[in-house]
Amino acid sequence: MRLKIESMAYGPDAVAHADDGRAVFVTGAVPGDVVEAEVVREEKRLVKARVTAVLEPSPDRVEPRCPWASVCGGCPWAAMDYAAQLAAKRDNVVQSLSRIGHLGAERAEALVAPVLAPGASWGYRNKVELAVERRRGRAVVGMHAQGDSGVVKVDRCLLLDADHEGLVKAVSGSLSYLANSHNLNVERVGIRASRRTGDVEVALWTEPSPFPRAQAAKILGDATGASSIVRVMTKGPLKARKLAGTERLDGNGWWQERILDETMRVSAPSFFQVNTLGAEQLVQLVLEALEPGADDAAMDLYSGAGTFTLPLARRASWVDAVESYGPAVGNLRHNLERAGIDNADAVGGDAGREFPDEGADIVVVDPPRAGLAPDVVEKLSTLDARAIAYVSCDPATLARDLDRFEEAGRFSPVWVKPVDLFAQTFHVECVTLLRPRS
Ligand SMILES: C[S@@+](CC[C@H](N)C(=O)[O-])C[C@H]1O[C@@H](n2cnc3c(N)ncnc32)[C@H](O)[C@@H]1O
Repeated sequence: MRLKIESMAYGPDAVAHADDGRAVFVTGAVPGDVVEAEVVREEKRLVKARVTAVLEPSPDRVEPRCPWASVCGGCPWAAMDYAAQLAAKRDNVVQSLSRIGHLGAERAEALVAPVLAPGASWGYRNKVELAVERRRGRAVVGMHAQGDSGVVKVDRCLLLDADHEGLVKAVSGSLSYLANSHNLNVERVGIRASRRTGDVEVALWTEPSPFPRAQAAKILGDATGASSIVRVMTKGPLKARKLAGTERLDGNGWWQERILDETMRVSAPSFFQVNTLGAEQLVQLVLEALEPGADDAAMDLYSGAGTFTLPLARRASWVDAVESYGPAVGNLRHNLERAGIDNADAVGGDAGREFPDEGADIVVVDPPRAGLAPDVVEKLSTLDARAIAYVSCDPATLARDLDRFEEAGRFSPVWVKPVDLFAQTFHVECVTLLRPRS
């Protein structure tokens, strides 16, 4: 079918409309393109299609910098000019707030700022994850292919900091070699690399089965010069994998990054923003939103290893931080102690169940993609706080939660500032300032 592409979905695909009015989600297209596309799947209300020929290229179509962009699933928006990516991300945030958040188009337009782009649109990541697949008895280590169709072998990932691009080849070569003589059972590999601290960590995610520890440490160590090589063991069904333990194979057993003036230690299974400059921008926006003062009590829910806890503790009188993931709580406690900060309490547990009783003047929340649990919105809505900074990585759940805040009747959004931490992809981070209704 011939299609004129209209916009980008909140996902890898572009959107057009078929002659019968159905939305068509098109892989490989850019808004403004006229394309010939073949149908991949048809449903009652939508069609999935794939570009077979670009008949008239959009002015926003570019040649992706990465030679694997058309097959690798890591950069689904790489054929789109970067300014157009930023505009499309803002549109997606506005649409979510308007439709899911029930704020209406006019209010959503007024709330959402242009997308901030801290740093370069390639080479911005401090972390990549490699997938592992067994093919005809051999281990293939690479990136997830487009449409989750297996693994693509790549020599480097251009999203990774340029000084560390070569790590991808070094790790995949080492693991393929090791897999010839050992049953590794490696499911995926995390590589974290910091230009600022020089730390490089290779984390092998495996089942808790017999493992050639010494050989893996030696071969990976020689090939990568990593400062830390660890094995993260998980068990249970694929979708609900549980951490069974982490073991140090060589080096430190942890990785460090510097954010603004703080050095953050992070263990392999703990969350840490993959874009260091982007994380700094988030901290600055949270501080701008909350304006912490020396007499303020602060709350940091979903605190991770302390990206917001440390800067808040430097400025406020007290911070209650809550984080449910054990390894991240350990990192947070270490980071606070190393920084000499004693005016923060790191509580391990669910943000709703461990919701601090004392209340707070200022609050930051940074939940995972699922957003805030309803009980957390309820509890926040009883607070006598002057500002809440909501850091979100999913515009849809952000919009849902803003709707819940509106319903609770105490806090309303004042501004929403999207930040691009994930160039070449559809993902977008947002910092939202909520204040009590006047
Ligand atoms: C998006 S990360 C943010 C971490 C941190 N603020 C940062 O910037 O690095 C979300 C964090 O919430 C934690 N988390 C997930 N569910 C939680 C819950 N129910 N209660 C508390 N923390 C939770 C995760 O382990 C993760 O560390």
